[in-house]
Amino acid sequence: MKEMLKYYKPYIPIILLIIAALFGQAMCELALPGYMSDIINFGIIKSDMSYIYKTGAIMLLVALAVVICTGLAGLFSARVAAKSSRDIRSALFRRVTAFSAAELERFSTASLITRSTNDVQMVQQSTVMILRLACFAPIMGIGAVIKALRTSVPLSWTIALAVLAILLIMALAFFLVMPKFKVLQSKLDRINLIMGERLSGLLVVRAFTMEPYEEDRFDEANLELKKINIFVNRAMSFLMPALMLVMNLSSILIVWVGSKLIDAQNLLVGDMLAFMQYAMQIIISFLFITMMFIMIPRAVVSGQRIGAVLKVEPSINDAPDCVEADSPAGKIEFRDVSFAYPDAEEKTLSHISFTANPGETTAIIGGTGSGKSSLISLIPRFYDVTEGEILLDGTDIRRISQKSLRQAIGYVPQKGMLFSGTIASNLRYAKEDASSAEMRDAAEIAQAMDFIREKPEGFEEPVAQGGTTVSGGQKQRLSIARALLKNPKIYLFDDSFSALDFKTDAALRKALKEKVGNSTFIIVAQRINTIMDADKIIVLDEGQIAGIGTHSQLLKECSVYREIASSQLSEEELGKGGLA
Ligand SMILES: Nc1ncnc2c1ncn2[C@@H]1O[C@H](COP(=O)(O)OP(=O)(O)OP(=O)(O)O)[C@@H](O)[C@H]1O
Repeated sequence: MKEMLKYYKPYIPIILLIIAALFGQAMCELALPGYMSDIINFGIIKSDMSYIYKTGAIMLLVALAVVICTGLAGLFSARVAAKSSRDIRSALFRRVTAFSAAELERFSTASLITRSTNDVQMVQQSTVMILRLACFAPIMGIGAVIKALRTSVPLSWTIALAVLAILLIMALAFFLVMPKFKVLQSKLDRINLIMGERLSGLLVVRAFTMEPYEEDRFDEANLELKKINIFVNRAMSFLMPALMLVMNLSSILIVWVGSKLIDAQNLLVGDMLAFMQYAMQIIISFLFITMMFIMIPRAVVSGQRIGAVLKVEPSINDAPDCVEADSPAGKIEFRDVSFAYPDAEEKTLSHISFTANPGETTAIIGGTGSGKSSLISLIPRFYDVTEGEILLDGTDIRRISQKSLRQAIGYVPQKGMLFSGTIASNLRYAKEDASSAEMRDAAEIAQAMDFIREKPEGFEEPVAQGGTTVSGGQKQRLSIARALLKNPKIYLFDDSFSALDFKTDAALRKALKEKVGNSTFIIVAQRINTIMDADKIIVLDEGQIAGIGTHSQLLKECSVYREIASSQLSEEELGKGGLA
């Protein structure tokens, strides 16, 4: 909760204003029954019209003050709640964006979305309530008790009785409903999870005609949420009538006891009516206080869920003495690198050592799951090495600022990722102020210009969320063009040519060599054709290096490579490589 409280600090002056307004509201409300009692006792009973007018006018002014104070308190508390929620949402977004892959895996995406939306909204609603009631209810409650006791001591037991009844009812509601609030939020997580997963995998669901199964799964989660919601709402809808009953019964009790006191000339009629209003004010204050006891734990549940995210420090940070990698040459060196995913028992990569030089292409090949993508993801520090070190121009990348390290890298992920917008907006993701000529050049090298030209709107062609309106190969080419626009020193291609036909693959590699040939290229590939011209090929097998060399060297010396090659190349091609 401490994480959350700091978001309210900037608003302390406004909170103080709210407290002042609420104090004014409570004082004015407490004064009203006294004036009413005076009007009855000294105006109506004594038929003194000028007293009635005078006191009535004062009452009107006091009532006006109540309206002003209530309005101000409402306005300010809504402002504080909305602004603090905005700050919390921004902090959540910033924190989640700074998370490394390891932290992201700890929270599900669905849960992060619920926490940033529903939980923040919950906290916002509770903030308004708490800001308004936490001050107002105690001031009004204590003030009304003092005033009621001053008006009539013999009647005071009726209030005690009513308060006791209210506390009992609220305690019952508290114990019945509270545990459900926690479950409610986690059920919402589940709904978001199923919804998100199904929507992104809709085509697979359809292809396997699993709609009924998915509907059942969703219905199950939905039904659970409905059950809890109904339970909570039932309990809450029972609460209001029960409380109204207590209030009405206590009014009757006051009239009954009060009339006997009036009869015995121990109480004035006006005082009895004023007492009744004080009793209502006391009961309402207790009602507010107990309502807060219900609201606060609910807000605490949401606050804790938000705090749990804010509390997590990203595991990959800039070292305090980090240096900037300004205009690096681009030499990447792995020195005895081993890597295990967080919480994984076994290492994914063991004792990897190699150097990737500028102006050279270093290719990584190996069977599925051999650790190729893991290896490449260590270079931009998506994960940190577990043992050993990776050097950029001789400096450990953990000592280079993440920004300048990533600035030096053009990363093209295995799954081309585009954002909603246009082709141009996606390319400019790499360089905000890229000119049309620069974009054309990059698209030309990435072999994307042909299909962009065919689009009715060219670079301004809309791209749907996730790039669903372009083909897999086009997505890969646009991802490559995006990386090219950045003009980095190091290119990391994680199986980025897999969706390209052989001709485009070859043309792209040729253009890359011609235009940006002095950069460092690290290419992960499944296809031998893509990498057989590479200056250095690293063969990975179960996270270990099975061989390093050129195509022809590896054909002779590395059995794993030979196996991959012979499954993909013809005898003639193998012969050319020097095997036959
Ligand atoms: N985020 C992760 N957490 C835990 N283990 C992972 C994670 N990502 C990958 N792995 C495991 O690490 C191993 C290597 O995976 P990696 O994706 O690097 O292989 P790859 O050689 O790129 O495979 P492919 O060619 O199929 O893409 C696999 O056994 C995989 O299950």
